[in-house]
Amino acid sequence: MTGVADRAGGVDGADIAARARELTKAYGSGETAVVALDAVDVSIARGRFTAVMGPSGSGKSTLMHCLAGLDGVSAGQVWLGGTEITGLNDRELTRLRRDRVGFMFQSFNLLPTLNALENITLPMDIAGRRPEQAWLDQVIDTLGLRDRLRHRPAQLSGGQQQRVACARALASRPELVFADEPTGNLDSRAGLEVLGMLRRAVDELEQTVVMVTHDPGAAAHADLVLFLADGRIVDEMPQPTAEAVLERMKRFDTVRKS
Ligand SMILES: Nc1ncnc2c1ncn2[C@@H]1O[C@H](COP(=O)(O)OP(=O)(O)OP(=O)(O)O)[C@@H](O)[C@H]1O
Repeated sequence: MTGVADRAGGVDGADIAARARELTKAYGSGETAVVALDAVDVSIARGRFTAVMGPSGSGKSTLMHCLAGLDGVSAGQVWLGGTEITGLNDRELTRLRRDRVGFMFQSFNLLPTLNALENITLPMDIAGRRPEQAWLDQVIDTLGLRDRLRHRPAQLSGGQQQRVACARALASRPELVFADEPTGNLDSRAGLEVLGMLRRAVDELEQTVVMVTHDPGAAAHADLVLFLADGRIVDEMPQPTAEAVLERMKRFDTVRKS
């Protein structure tokens, strides 16, 4: 059988946007220790849209945070592109993230004192980079934010804040975008817009997207779904459909109830 780990080992390094080897992450110690990730081997293909699914507490967010270098690991190695990030100091890591990675989190992390446009361009401002205006306009218009650019987060709905966070993640055209439940707070139309935007980032701009989601419909927009359970990758599904993903997720429920 060709497992996830074998596939990971067999993929050409140049085609890998992020990789983990024997990645273990434990929280706490002693009797209360929780192993959130248990020796995970995974490769995220460059220029692809990968969704990560699994029951609550299975380690999805932890995997994303470790792959993005936002969280330290307990054991194992992580690479972003060809760079091993588990060996970097904080300064090197911050710079690498800033240059290569865009983030969308459930809690949008928007700065309350900045308006929408300033929030969108903040990562680039910090990096001393100018936004590419045509792309920025495209992102703003696709996400329907044109008439909200001067509003502060408190003056925006939850869905609009989510779209600002999406625009911020895509604005600098990072190689790699990590999205944690990017459609969680959106109505279905806004959710579809965000997913469409992520899809275009992959298809038209050769970006790489990794998205954690609970929604089989959202996962169906991806090229590949990785399934996590108890801190391990237990399955994967190329070219997913919402129905097939839902069926796979139901099997987790069955195992748990039995
Ligand atoms: N900072 C932390 N301290 C202690 N335990 C943590 C911490 N963060 C996560 N955990 C634990 O690690 C495990 C994996 O958590 P994680 O958030 O990665 O799961 P998840 O699959 O993203 O869950 P959900 O779908 O509910 O968001 C859980 O058991 C969780 O309680």
